[in-house]
Formats: sequence, structure tokens, C-alpha cells
Amino acid sequence: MLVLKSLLKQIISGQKLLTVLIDPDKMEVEQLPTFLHHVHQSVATHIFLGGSTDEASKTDSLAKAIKAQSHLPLVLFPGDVSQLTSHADALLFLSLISGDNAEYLIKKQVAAVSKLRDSQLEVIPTGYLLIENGKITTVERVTGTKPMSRKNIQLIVDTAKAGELLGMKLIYLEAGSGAAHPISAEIIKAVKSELKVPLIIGGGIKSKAQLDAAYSVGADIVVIGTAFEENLKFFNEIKKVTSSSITHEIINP
Ligand SMILES: CC(C)=CCC/C(C)=C/CC/C(C)=C/CC/C(C)=C/COP(=O)(O)OP(=O)(O)O
Ligand SMILES: O=P(O)(O)OC[C@@H](O)CO
Ligand SMILES: [Mg+2]
Repeated sequence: MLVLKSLLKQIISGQKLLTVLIDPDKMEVEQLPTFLHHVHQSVATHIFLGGSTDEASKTDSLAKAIKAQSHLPLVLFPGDVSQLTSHADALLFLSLISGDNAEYLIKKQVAAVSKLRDSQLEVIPTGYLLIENGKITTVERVTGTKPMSRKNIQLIVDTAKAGELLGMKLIYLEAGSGAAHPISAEIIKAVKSELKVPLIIGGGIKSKAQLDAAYSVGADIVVIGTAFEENLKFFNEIKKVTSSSITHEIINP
């Protein structure tokens, strides 16, 4: 089934989705077997692959290797046209609607068309909003746009809603990778209350408590990258509960 259709089904049935972000600048093909082993033991439902930059042009080889080693849907989350590859299931066709840089609003999308024309990738139009989080992040630096003020919640809501009205199928509120403050509960709640399309939240989420808090106020999909990159043990904190793991917990409390 197509990625968007199946995630809509999962969300409607009450499931909360968790995406592991693999940044090509932070991952080697050789590290994938161990990393994916942990991913598969966790509650992660999707893998996103992408970065603000891909310095060594590794996206293509990483995508091929991930597809060979994982059953999870692989979705491209590209910072640039150069990160397009056919070795994925779907593509977040991002437009950075929080900023006023035409390059990231429409020009990169136009440049992508010739690469997408004969491709089988499922293209998912996605409104991408960068929200200030207490420090300058790579997305801000690379795009040369100012993040939206976390205090102007009405403007964030209106911008997200404008994205939906333009036909975007997903809205992604981004605090930026390694953000000091993840997107606040107040912002998530306010945006969710006006949206019909699924809401993705990412940036700076480093604990199970922050993950659950984001879900409890309306996030449909949460994206986590840095917490997994820095500590594989974080996967244990969000492990799948299976009957064998319950038995293990009883024997080894
Ligand atoms: C449609 C196509 C082909 C491209 C879209 C181009 C746009 C609009 C991109 C939005 C802006 C952008 C640069 C997004 C990248 C988001 C991303 C994958 C971030 C991952 O984290 P990093 O920003 O690489 O964090 P680090 O600082 O940890 O490297
Ligand atoms: O690396 P972290 O802080 O988890 O952020 C994930 C993602 O939203 C960045 O684009
Ligand atoms: Mg990066």
C-alpha cells in the first residue's frame, strides 16, 4: 500500500507513529546492520533519510542498503535535489513555508521535476515550518531563513493551515535537529486543533517523556534523529513490548 494511505489508516485507527531519522552526514553504510537491529526492536514505524546537507553524496547508497535490510517504509526527507534517489518508497516533497526564501519555497521543487518525471517514488506534498528553539540549527543556516517565533502561535497556526489549504498532505513542525527546546505543547495543540491532515513533530526530542508528551497533545508522527545517533540505548527505552520481552523483564527485572 502507498505510504501516505497506510499512515493515514494507522493514524485513524489511533496508532502513534515514530520515525527514525537517518542523516547521511552522520551514518556510514557499515554502521547500518547494528543501527537497524536496534530500530527493529523499537516501536519505530518509519525511516526518514535526509539532511540539510549530504557532504559525501551517500544518500543513494544508504537508501539502497536500508531497503535491503529493513521492512519499514523508507521516506526521503531531502534538504536538496541531489538527495533524490529511486531506492526509497516515498518522498516528502517539502516546501519551507515558514520562510521567504524562494529557493526553498518553489525553486528546488521545480528543479526536482526532471528527476521525478520517470520515477516510481510516491511524492507527498509536505508543508515544512521551522520554529525557533533557542539556538541556531543547520536548517536555518543552510536555508538562510528565519525560524518563526515560538511566541507567535497564531501565525504558526495560520501558516500551517495555509499549507493545508494549498493542498499539502502533511504538515511538519520542525524545531531543528538537536534543538534546545522541542516544539512546545502549546504550539502542537493549537496547530492540531485546526488541521485535518496529519501533523509531524521533530527536533530536540530526547526522552520517552518528551515523545509521549508530543503524542498526548496531538502529534501524529514524531521524528527523532540525534537521540538515536548519540545513544543506541535510547532504542531500549522505546522498545516493542512482546511476550518474550515481558518474560525477560520478569526473569531479569
Ligand atoms: C523537494 C526537494 C527535492 C527538496 C526540498 C528542499 C527543501 C524545501 C528543504 C527544506 C529545508 C531543509 C534544508 C530541510 C532539511 C531537513 C533535514 C533532513 C534535516 C535533518 O537534520 P540536519 O539539519 O541535517 O541536522 P544536523 O545539524 O544534525 O546535520
Ligand atoms: O535530530 P533531532 O533533534 O531528533 O531532530 C529530528 C528532525 O526533526 C530534524 O529534522
Ligand atoms: Mg545533517
